[in-house]
Amino acid sequence: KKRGNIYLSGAGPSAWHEEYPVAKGKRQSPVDINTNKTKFDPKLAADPLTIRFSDSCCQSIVNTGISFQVTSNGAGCELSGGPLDSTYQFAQFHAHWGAYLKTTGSEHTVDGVSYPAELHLVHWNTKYDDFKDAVDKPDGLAVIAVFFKRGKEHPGFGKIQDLFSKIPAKGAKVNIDFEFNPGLLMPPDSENYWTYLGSLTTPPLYESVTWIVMKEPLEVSVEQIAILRTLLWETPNGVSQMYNNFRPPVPLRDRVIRASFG
Ligand SMILES: O=C(O)Cc1ccc(OCc2ccccc2)cc1
Ligand SMILES: [Zn+2]
Repeated sequence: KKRGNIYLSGAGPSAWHEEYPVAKGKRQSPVDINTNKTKFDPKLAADPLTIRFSDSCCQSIVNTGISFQVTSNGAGCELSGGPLDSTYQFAQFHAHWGAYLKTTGSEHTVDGVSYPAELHLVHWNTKYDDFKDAVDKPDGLAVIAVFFKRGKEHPGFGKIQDLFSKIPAKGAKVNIDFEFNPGLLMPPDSENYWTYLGSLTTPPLYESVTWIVMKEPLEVSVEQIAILRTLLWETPNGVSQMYNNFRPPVPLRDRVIRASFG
């Protein structure tokens, strides 16, 4: 059993290209969002992004060994419009975060600035049979990224965090037997976003993601950011607290990040 995890084994993200050459590809993620170089696209406002979530779509939460993951059957949870030419169905959400007393943690950055954590709501293109079929296609996935910032407590996210103690190790999974609408995790204003073509930010790093990065962060309490680190993962020195499970930004290459706002 390979000790450690993809962020801590070897040189971490900077070594992923050895096993996954696409790590140095033309549409990798995350990236820095340089707001001086984004381009307002009125078409994004003309055909607004439609985000639909339901109360009954979140079924279970699992410790994936690199994050928590709330898995959904996607019932009533669909994404369309904006940059998307198809209907995408919600599959799961997870997050990435940093270390105690550090300012890093998010994957995308804005003008070089990190947030303490970043939530990813993963959707797959229903033109394909299922998630597994979609996951490696150029238009296969759409991921909504929501930055977390320290502020007032977010009771909704707290309900999910209350389950962390039940999934102490990689592979541990429990059912979610209460209603949880992932729409609770959208920032107050979800009209303003950036979008660009990118990839999974974890191996196998498939270049299959249309990223939709919300401009407005979601407020959670400083304690809630700390609770993320109470999840556990394997390290070369044994089981310890999970943190710094983020890939730093990679070169934008020949891409323009579009904005839905002027
Ligand atoms: O990069 C992100 O955080 C979005 C993301 C999207 C999908 C994803 O799936 C992992 C996966 C890859 C291949 C097969 C099964 C599952 C992993 C991450
Ligand atoms: Zn992610």
